[in-house]
Amino acid sequence: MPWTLRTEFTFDSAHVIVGYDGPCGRLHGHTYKVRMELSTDRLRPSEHVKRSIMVADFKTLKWAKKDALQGGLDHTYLNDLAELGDDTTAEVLAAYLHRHTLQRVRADLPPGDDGADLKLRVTLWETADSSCEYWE
Ligand SMILES: Nc1nc2c(c(=O)[nH]1)N=C([C@H](O)[C@H](O)COP(=O)(O)OP(=O)(O)OP(=O)(O)O)CN2
Ligand SMILES: [Zn+2]
Repeated sequence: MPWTLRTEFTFDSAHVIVGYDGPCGRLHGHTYKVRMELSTDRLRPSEHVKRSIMVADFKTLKWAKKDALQGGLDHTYLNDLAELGDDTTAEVLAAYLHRHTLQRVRADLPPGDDGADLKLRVTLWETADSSCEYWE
């Protein structure tokens, strides 16, 4: 794939891994760091520019850093997210970020473009030395 768009951001959230027999089974928080890498073999228009000059808008890839009241994950309690429930591991959250980011990228595509060539890789750091990657 000739282009890979890459962006990184952080968000702060609290969580509990329910049933975890240790400190992570108690309420605590992380400054999560996320790296989004979106690859494609052709450029496209976006919501803000109608010429085919982008893989996707960086803003679209960074939706999760927004405040919870604006649809993001910043200052949320992750266990409140119905799709995660009590399974708020880095693995489950990375897959959630992948699914929701691709949905947003696809929502920006022009009519008739199924985005089949778009490949997304999400890397999520829970702490400085512990991370999880998710891609399909
Ligand atoms: N496979 C996973 N293991 C653990 C996860 C996870 O999401 N997936 N999460 C946790 C806890 O949420 C914990 O907050 C983070 O774990 P850890 O990297 O162990 O964090 P610490 O900095 O507290 O680790 P040290 O022991 O101080 O190095 C646990 N496991
Ligand atoms: Zn944790």
